[in-house]
Amino acid sequence: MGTSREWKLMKVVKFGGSSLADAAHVEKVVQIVQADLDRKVVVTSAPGKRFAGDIKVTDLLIKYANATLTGDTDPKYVADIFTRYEEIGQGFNVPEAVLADIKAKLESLPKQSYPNDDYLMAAFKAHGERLNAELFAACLTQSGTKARFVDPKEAGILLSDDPNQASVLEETYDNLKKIKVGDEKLVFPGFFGFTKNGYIATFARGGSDITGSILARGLNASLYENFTDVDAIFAANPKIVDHPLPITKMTFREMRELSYAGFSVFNDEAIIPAIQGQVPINVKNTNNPDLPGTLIVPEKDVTPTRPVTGIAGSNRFAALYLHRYLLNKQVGFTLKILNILYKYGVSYEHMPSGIDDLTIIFDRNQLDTDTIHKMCNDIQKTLNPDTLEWIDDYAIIMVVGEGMRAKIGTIENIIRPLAEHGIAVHMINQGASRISIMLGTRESDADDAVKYIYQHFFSNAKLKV
Ligand SMILES: Nc1ncnc2c1ncn2[C@@H]1O[C@H](COP(=O)(O)OP(=O)(O)O)[C@@H](O)[C@H]1O
Ligand SMILES: N[C@@H](CC(=O)OP(=O)(O)O)C(=O)O
Repeated sequence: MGTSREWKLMKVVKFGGSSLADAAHVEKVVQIVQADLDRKVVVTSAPGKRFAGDIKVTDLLIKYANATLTGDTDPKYVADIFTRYEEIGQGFNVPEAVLADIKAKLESLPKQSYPNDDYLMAAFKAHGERLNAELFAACLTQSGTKARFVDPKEAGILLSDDPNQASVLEETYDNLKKIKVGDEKLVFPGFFGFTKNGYIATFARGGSDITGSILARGLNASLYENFTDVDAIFAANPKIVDHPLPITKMTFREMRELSYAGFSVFNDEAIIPAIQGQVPINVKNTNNPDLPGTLIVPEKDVTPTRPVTGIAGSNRFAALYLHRYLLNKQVGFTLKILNILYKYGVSYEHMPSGIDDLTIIFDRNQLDTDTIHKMCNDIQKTLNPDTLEWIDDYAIIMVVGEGMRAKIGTIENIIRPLAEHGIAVHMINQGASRISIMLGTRESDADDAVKYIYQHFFSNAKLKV
């Protein structure tokens, strides 16, 4: 409590929704913030799930936004959201006015004007973190620690004009330089910022991690602590593998590849500002804060001890397979495909190719059935491939490790356990990144593929059945 000694280093500390789900968790968070004077800047998510099957406040806000868009004015939407904040606020005896203000802000959301429905959705969602940051600042104050809520508008967190998938604009970092970190704790809401036109925009889901990373870079932090509900980042998702090995240290780029391919514990885009600022990240458990957690650092600070650091799997992909003889001789084939993707506003993730074959892998979240249909028709008409197959049932497995570069035969060791268990591999991609191998499998095989590869590289592991 208080500031009996001067703070030395500056740490940005982000707490995920699971760490702020109710008053009991918020109490732990207050203690964590108070336990280290260097924890100067706090980033909050919206209250998350309290138990399996619970609904995150962000999802309640999405329901509220959708109801508003259909003209449904049932007060239950506000009531369901407000009770989450009320329970936390009452646990800390925050002044009535703080809770009344939260309720008023929730009620006024439908009355504001928005340029379009997408911006309305962004503004509703962002209030999960905004209101939680205001409330958390009040909880800290009630607990005897000076704290101030910082509005991302005041801080100059500027985002692109993509209301629900925004990216940070470079000017943000100049704006953040002007922020003075003094005696009081600064509490920032995660997940959102403002466009140059002054409208709220959010990052993609899970984006509070990105805000923490932006602040860590912009405020020149010595460490970015990311508190969640697991003791460490594990070598495989603990929902797939029983008691996976914790990773004590890993590199920025290992984390980037693993979070991209399914390690949801840390948002995949969030690594980038931390790399740009060379700020190490420490993922820790709010419920076990004395454990060391996982440290994510520059390459030069890690000496790999094993070939594989982690194995991730994700089902969020779909693929388009094209076959045409003499594809290798066709000038402009890929260009024509890219033009069609551009026409439909679709980006692709990977494009592995063979002499007569091409597979294009997409993030399925950006595609609806109508777009897929039109895009495939266009490709068929324009390029006339011998085979065109849309594969909706597509998963990517990523096996990642800095240690792979020095080890011969890793591919064989990845493929063998899959072959032994009859799992078909549709694609292997090792080309560009020398620290990862990517495999394409059917969705239904993805979890098993992760398990068997894990078992092979981390022997004696118990497997969940
Ligand atoms: N390799 C992994 N190591 C640790 N956790 C993982 C991994 N892969 C997926 N997870 C999941 O990530 C969850 C934490 O992320 P998230 O739910 O976004 O937390 P928060 O609400 O704290 O932001 C864990 O509970 C775990 O189920
Ligand atoms: N609350 C937002 C943003 C976020 O980052 O949340 P969390 O830290 O709980 O993953 C979401 O649910 O997407």
